Amino acid sequence: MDQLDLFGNPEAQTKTHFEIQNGDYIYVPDFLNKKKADEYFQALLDKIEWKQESMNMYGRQIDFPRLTAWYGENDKPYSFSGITLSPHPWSNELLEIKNRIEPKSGVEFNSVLLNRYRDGNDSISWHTDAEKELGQNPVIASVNFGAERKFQLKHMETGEKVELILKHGSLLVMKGELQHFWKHQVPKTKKKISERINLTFRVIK
Ligand SMILES: O=C(O)CCC(=O)C(=O)O
Ligand SMILES: [Fe+2]
Repeated sequence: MDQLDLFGNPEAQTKTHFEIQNGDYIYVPDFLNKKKADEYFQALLDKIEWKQESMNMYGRQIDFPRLTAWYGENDKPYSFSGITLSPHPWSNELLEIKNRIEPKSGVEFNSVLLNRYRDGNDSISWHTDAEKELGQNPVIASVNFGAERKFQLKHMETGEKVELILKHGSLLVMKGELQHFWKHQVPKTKKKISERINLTFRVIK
């Protein structure tokens, strides 16, 4: 449905709020102007303490296909995919971005997970962001820098798919029941592409 709107409806350019079955999301392609987005991208590449995390699978350590970092004010450790992260304190850039996205998201975030996809071989596979610490109907705000990547949603009962291309400087807010009914992923691509950084702001209870 949203795909049809994008091509058939002249208002599509200004439409930012999308209601799908069992969830809704906001997508603002030009949330940050190019100059600001470039500045943040460079600062995040240079200053974030990126880590190669790995996970134990059948007795072997397997590297995640991306670099990660965890920042925020909450010192409760956060667990996902079998690893536990303790947050670094907010950096100036992260606080600035957080302040810019909160009015549009309608919540105050206390942490952010950062993912760095070095090339098309890096990815994140089907999952939900529905960990216990995030509570019922979590609001997750995702900010994107660098290379454009496909972001896919799949309804867990009907199999329906929605696909977005997340642009440099864009904001995606996932909300409502979405995390309880839809999985999402950023698939690998064979295209020769440069780096991408994604920030997902969250509220840890
Ligand atoms: O890179 C993205 O756009 C998504 C990242 C994500 O789903 C996550 O960190 O949970
Ligand atoms: Fe996610």
